[in-house]
Amino acid sequence: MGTIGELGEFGLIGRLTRRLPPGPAVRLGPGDDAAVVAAPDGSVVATTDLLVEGRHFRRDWSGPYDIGRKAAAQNLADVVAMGARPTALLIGFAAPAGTAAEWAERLYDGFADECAAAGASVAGGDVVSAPLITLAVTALGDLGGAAPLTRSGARPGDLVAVRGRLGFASAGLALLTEGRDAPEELIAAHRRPEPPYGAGDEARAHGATALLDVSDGLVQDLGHIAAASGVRIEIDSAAVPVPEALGPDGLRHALTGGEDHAFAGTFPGAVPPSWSRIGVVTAGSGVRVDGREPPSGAWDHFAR
Ligand SMILES: Nc1ncnc2c1ncn2[C@@H]1O[C@H](COP(=O)(O)OP(=O)(O)O)[C@@H](O)[C@H]1O
Ligand SMILES: Cc1ncc(C[n+]2csc(CCOP(=O)(O)OP(=O)(O)O)c2C)c(N)n1
Ligand SMILES: [Mg+2]
Ligand SMILES: [Mg+2]
Ligand SMILES: [Mg+2]
Repeated sequence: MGTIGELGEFGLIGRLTRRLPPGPAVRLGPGDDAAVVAAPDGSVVATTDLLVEGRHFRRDWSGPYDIGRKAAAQNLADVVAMGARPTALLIGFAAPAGTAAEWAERLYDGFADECAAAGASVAGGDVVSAPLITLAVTALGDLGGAAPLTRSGARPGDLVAVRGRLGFASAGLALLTEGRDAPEELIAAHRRPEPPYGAGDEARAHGATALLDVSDGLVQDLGHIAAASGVRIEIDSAAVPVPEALGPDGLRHALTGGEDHAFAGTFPGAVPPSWSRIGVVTAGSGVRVDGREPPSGAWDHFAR
């Protein structure tokens, strides 16, 4: 039957979730940035992203405070990507017994500060010992009675727009990997994303038809909107914001680099102020950049 490595990240998710029966309280199940679960007086948005030492961060590249902020941000961004307001985080924290207590405390300062930036707080968690530091974070959110902004509502004629940085974390990671002297701005972006948490409200106020956070790479993540909505997304590379600071490979980083947790959405009319319009939705399937097959290179946990 082969290995999960042969299936790849999304092949594996497909094989696993196919085995799950629908739940009576699950209004929106696997497939979007977060689930929506019925609650006595409305619903709760819920999402979980796991971070593992050596895969998502290295302790020689990032300090505990930034790792806490990053782990929180990655999860809070998935709540905002549903058009919801983050409310609470639950944190599973696994670490070797030899970890300095102060390291763990600084990690939690990072969690607390990132939650505060998004209007949420930490509601609980769990601790276990493990050979590698592992952070299993669950974020909850509130839709305030509104419908979620899913990945499946994009329609031909909509405009595609992004809010937040693209390519920064990827450029910073490349520099760290190569061991080169790097601009502090890019290294800082790898260590700590800064998702623009107001983007969910902005998108909703402008009638967004689809929304997600860019965690694996713009092209790959827009591919999820294209697939879920049954449309094609056409990107104009000249419209993608690529600041000089990203260096000579800037466009590649912006198109394929993840972990900045920018927000990408589709809009039936004008895009919100401070968003960049980067393309259009058409009939068809997949993502095109300047009319061509886009560059590959987005993140897949099992493809490397
Ligand atoms: N192990 C799993 N079991 C069930 N559902 C999963 C699992 N892993 C991922 N999913 C679901 O697949 C979808 C895509 O996950 P993912 O790519 O991690 O989303 P995101 O990039 O927004 O964090 C999500 O709806 C998520 O809940
Ligand atoms: C040490 C190290 N190596 C590689 C990376 C790059 N990296 C790790 S996970 C990831 C993609 C996003 O993480 P994922 O767990 O897929 O989050 P999700 O898409 O589920 O939100 C990237 C680009 C990193 N951040 N740190
Ligand atoms: Mg997401
Ligand atoms: Mg995830
Ligand atoms: Mg995520």
